[in-house]
Amino acid sequence: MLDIIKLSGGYGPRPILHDVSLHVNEGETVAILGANTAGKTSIIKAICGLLPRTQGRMTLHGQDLAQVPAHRRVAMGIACVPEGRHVFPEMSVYENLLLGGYHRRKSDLEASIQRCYELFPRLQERRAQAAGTLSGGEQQMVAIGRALIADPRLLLLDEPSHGLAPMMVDEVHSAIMKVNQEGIAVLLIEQNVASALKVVGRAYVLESGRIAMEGTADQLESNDEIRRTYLGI
Ligand SMILES: Nc1ncnc2c1ncn2[C@@H]1O[C@H](COP(=O)(O)OP(=O)(O)OP(=O)(O)O)[C@@H](O)[C@H]1O
Repeated sequence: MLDIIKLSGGYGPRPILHDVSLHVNEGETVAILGANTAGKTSIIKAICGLLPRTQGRMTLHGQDLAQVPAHRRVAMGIACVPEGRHVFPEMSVYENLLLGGYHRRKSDLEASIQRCYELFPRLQERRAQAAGTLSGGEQQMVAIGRALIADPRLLLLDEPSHGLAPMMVDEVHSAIMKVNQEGIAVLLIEQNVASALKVVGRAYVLESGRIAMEGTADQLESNDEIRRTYLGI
């Protein structure tokens, strides 16, 4: 579904990403793993059309994304849950969710919001509450819910477990698996390698803006270098 071939780019003349090639198949769950500043968020930004400089080829369902602006990529089926959640604190949970569907027909939105409440019943209980007053984990649910209201085929998640208590991490990861069971492909960025490998089928390891390794979750979990460097085993 998503094909990235030899993507290089960054924010100025000095590239951050170097010849990154990766793909996500329809309905797959894939992770990009790597240390701080490896360039994981920059890949997500490139996919969303928000990385200022890019070279290489990127296609979604075979369609070249080079000339497609960020807002049209959402309509094509790419939705992003950004690092740090970025909910609108003074707006209610319901209003935050609605924002995710700005490009959709009003008549389709209520059904999507109901689906989101089924996934996160706590959001239904708190639908009228200002999003800024929710716990970190609940705000993460709003951010994921808002992306789902866009009705994506590919969901990009940038460190959804960052700063959450372990129980919340499990809840967010099980929600990601449920989303995937509905047929939505997931590209997940995580620093928590051990828990990410429990959620995804495949992963890429990014080092200094280059893909250093790739494989199935099982292959990576049993790789000595991964165990030493990322799993501390
Ligand atoms: N807006 C920006 N302008 C200039 N440089 C940037 C910008 N955003 C990120 N960078 C640089 O790009 C490099 C990669 O950052 P990126 O956020 O993609 O890494 P990351 O792997 O997601 O890191 P982290 O896990 O810390 O979020 C870093 O050296 C960072 O300083």
